[in-house]
Order: sequence, then C-alpha cells, then structure tokens
Amino acid sequence: MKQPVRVAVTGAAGQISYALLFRIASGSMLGQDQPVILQLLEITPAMGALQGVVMELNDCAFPLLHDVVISDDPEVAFKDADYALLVGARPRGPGMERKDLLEANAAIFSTQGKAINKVASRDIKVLVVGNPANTNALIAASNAPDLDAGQFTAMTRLDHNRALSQLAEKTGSHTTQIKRMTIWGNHSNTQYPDISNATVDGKAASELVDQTWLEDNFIPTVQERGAAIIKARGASSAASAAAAAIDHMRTWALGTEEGDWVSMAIPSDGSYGIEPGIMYSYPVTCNDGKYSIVEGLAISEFSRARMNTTEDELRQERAAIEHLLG
Ligand SMILES: NC(=O)c1ccc[n+]([C@@H]2O[C@H](COP(=O)([O-])OP(=O)(O)OC[C@H]3O[C@@H](n4cnc5c(N)ncnc54)[C@H](O)[C@@H]3O)[C@@H](O)[C@H]2O)c1
Ligand SMILES: O=C(O)C[C@H](O)C(=O)O
Repeated sequence: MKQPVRVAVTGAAGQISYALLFRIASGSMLGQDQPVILQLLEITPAMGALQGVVMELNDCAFPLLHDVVISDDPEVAFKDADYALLVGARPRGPGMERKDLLEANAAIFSTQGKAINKVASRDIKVLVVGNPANTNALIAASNAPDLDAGQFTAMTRLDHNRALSQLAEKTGSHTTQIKRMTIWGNHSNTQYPDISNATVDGKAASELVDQTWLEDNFIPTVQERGAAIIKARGASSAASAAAAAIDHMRTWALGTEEGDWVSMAIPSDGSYGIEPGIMYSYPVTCNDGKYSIVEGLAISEFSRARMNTTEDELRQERAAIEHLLG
C-alpha cells in the first residue's frame, strides 16, 4: 500500500466541498491504491459546520481516508500538503460578474499563497477553483516565490466538460467519443471553447456541425453556463464543479489518455502568442505528474480573435490586482 498523501481543501464547509471531499476520500481523485489525509481549511465562523462534515466523513468509514485535520489557520491546513484545492471564496450571486469578486477574493489568495510557500510540500500541486479562478491562481502563485509558478493552476475543466456535453448532445454521440476539445483563456464568459481540433468518433467535429450552431449556440452556451446554473438553481454550480476538480487533479497526477488532451489554466509561457505569466487555459497533455502545452495547432482567424479577447480580459484582471502580486 502507498504512503498517504496530504490533500488540503479550502472552503471545506461550502457547497462544492460537500460534493468534493467524499470523492477525494473514496479514491476517485488519486486512485484506489492511494490513501489520503484531508486537511480542511475554513473561516472561524464556519468551523462548527465543518465539524459536521467531518462527522459525516468519519461515518463513511472510507478505507482510504487515514486522517482528517481541520483548521482556520492556513499554515496548519497547508502543512506538508501534496495537493491543494483552493475552493474557498465568495461565490457569484445572480446578476454579478466574476470581476466584481476580484478585490474581495484577492486578499484570500495572497494569504494562502504565502502560507503554501511557507509550509507545503515543495512538490505541491495546486488547483484554484474559487472565482475569479485564473487571477486568484496568479495571486497565489506570485505570493509563493519559493515554488514554481507552474505548480499553481486554475480550473477550466468544468468548461471543458460542459463543451463535451454540448457537442455530444448535438452530434448524438457520447462524451467519451469526443477527443481534443479545447478551452482557451479565462474561466469566464470570454473563454473560447474551440472544436477546431476536436473529433467525434474519429471524425472532425467541425464537419459534423454548422458554423451558425457553433457561433450562436455552442460558444455562448458554454460561456454562459455558469450564469444559467445560478439562474436556475439560485446558487452556483457545485456537484459539477466538484466533479471537474476531481477530473483536473486526477488527470494532472495520473495522466491523459493517448490521443486526447484536457484544458487547464496554467501560467502562459508565451505559447500561441499569449502574454507570458497570465493564467491562461491551454490544451495540455499530462504524463508522470507533469503537464505540457499541446504545441503547433493551426489557429484560424476566427479562433485568434476569440483567444485575444479572453487574453485581454486576463490582462485587465491582472492590472486590477497588480498591487497584490508578491
Ligand atoms: N472554476 C470553476 O469552474 C468554478 C465552478 C463553480 C464554482 N466556482 C467558485 O468556487 C467557489 C466556491 O463555491 P461554493 O459554491 O462552494 O461556495 P460556498 O459559499 O458554498 O462555499 C465557500 C466556502 O468558502 C469558505 N471561505 C471563505 N473564505 C475563506 C477563507 N479565507 N479560507 C477558507 N475558507 C473560506 C466559506 O466559509 C464557505 O464555506 C466560488 O468562488 C465559486 O464562484 C468555480
Ligand atoms: O459562473 C460562476 O460564477 C460559477 C462557476 O464559475 C461556474 O462556471 O459554474
């Protein structure tokens, strides 16, 4: 049996975590041979609710769950953590745009970046889920100067999964028959869900759907899905966000399937002409616990314009929180 790994989760009493923690503890994230220790962070007023979540975790008697640590101190929760899922943040309510949350959440991620820098495993893999996820990840990474910025990532896997689902429905196929979907840019309504390289059961997706559907239906539906769920549920997506966080970490740790790729927001290295340093979602393959950008894809004029729009938004978000970058 492998040694347990330490998985820190913030916002552990919130709604995403309620769908997430039980799946991490059951082995869905890191595999059925990988024991875990959960290290859960909450704000002080939520510690009582968090105790209740821990009671339920214990009541599941998960074979892979070796211990649960709870704290309102980031330096306790991130101590020696091998993985961190930064979920805790103020979620968007009806009518709010993600950038409204920028300042409110920026302070949280600078504090947590500093704590991770100080106490976490030197090999930690960090996923930021809390919105605005890309820029929060940038803030956390820039406050962790002793770690590689590439250890910090933000979640666009939910957008990727939403895009798979929309295309599967349109083409009468199953999501598992679709390969090489791409989300470029920000986890916001400027993101660019791109089917240019996608295949459905081996056939080019772009030959199976028309341009009108792509422009008037697919792209806006994926871009606005978060808002549509808030409108319908009166609360932001939770179970699907948790499922995507599990997918993101599992792929990063255990690898992508041959011939396929996933979308992850990572520090840009300038690939595809994107501003270096911003947390931009790219198509990536993962192997041996490392991700690599899929290079050399042909970019049409249609794609380039959309990739630039979402890049511009990320540059603006960065400019708005420049003072918080370490
Ligand atoms: N990237 C994505 O695809 C995606 C998808 C869905 C939701 N989200 C975002 O995830 C975040 C969490 O959503 P939720 O529905 O679970 O919200 P929630 O309000 O139910 O839970 C958030 C929790 O975080 C806690 N928290 C706040 N500040 C904290 C801090 N400094 N340290 C630790 N914990 C803290 C709160 O007490 C609360 O329990 C939101 O920002 C939401 O917008 C992102
Ligand atoms: O859109 C939101 O604010 C919630 C979340 O990021 C989502 O995409 O569902």
